[in-house]
Amino acid sequence: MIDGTAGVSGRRDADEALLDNPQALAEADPGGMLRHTASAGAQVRESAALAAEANLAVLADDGRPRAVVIAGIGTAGRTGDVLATVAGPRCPVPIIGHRSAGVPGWVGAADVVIAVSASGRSPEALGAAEAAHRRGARLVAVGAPDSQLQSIAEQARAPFIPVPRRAPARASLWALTVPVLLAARSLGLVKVNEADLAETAARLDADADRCRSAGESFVNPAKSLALGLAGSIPIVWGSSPLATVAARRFGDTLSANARYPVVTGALGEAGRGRVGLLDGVFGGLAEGERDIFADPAEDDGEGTRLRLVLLRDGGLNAEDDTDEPLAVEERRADAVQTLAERRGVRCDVVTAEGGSALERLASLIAVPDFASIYLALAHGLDPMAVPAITEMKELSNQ
Ligand SMILES: O=P(O)(O)OC[C@H]1O[C@@H](O)[C@@H](O)[C@@H](O)[C@@H]1O
Repeated sequence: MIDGTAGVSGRRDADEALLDNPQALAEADPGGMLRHTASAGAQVRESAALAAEANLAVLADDGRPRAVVIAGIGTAGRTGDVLATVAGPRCPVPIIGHRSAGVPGWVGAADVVIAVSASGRSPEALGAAEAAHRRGARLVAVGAPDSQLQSIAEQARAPFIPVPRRAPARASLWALTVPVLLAARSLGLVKVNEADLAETAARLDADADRCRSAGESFVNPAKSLALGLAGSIPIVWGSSPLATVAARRFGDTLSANARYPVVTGALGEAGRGRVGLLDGVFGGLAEGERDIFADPAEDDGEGTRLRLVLLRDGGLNAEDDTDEPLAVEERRADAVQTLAERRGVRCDVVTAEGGSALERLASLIAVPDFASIYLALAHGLDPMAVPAITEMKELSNQ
């Protein structure tokens, strides 16, 4: 173990054996990030029940809004990306994520603002909720019960969906996302139905089971993904807009849990620029020089190389749910795999499964979520405690 600065200790090289020792894994995860992450399916069911108790139907009273703004930061902000992709390119109303305090200047009485904050106290969500109320926009708030966000929603007589707190916020993605989707459903903007929610929850349960700490690395997809990424610079590209939301989420969890630098994005966009990474010193150039007989224990870090994770949508979505023909997305995904292979850059592929957009998204998020935690644990890092985030809050007085 290295005792680093600022009270963080960890291991330079990932301890593979630790991942096959459930006892050691439990000790390395005192806050229970694995357990919190395994509650994703339960979060979907619980949030759907809590949303059913809130009076979301009032949202529809004033008809279809001009625009929907999802205000929040970090994981809360990601819920806006999920809504936008589940609503799809045919959504008649713009869905806009807003990640700073307040709301965009054009927001007014014709619009809906959904303010989201797991703690119920991020300045971004609170500022947006207050601004929405002041400007006469319809407001919905999602977050911790008995929080400042709840009081603002009450003052504004706006629906509030309480999301029980699970520290940290990134372990609450599903609890925060479902109320946002159901608020949008009340507005007639998404088609998510009860069966979609039930199937998504079941998918998350099944993936949590496949990724459980007792499952050995060779049968546990999250452990093998984590071990493949160990020591690399991950690049995570999504083959479709939906898969790109999952890619960005993996960027969040790899950074915050495992503290890995990571490049994420849409493959379509990457294909016109960032794909050049595969040719560089961390990509094809490094692989060309690699001595395949060298002892990996003597690797002094100079051999750091890229590892590509390709999240593929699998071409399962209905043709009218996409903004690009499925065949184009599929060809591009095949192409980048060929490119990686030609350069010796290793590539993991996760392919979406399931019928609805929400379930497919869940199938691309679940295994990577666990992988980020196993990667943290293999490096001796507590995936829950991130001193840098706490220090940022203290130093910037937030
Ligand atoms: O969801 P709330 O509580 O507003 O937090 C928003 C974000 O705040 C940051 O400081 C981190 O803690 C993130 O993990 C979190 O997603």
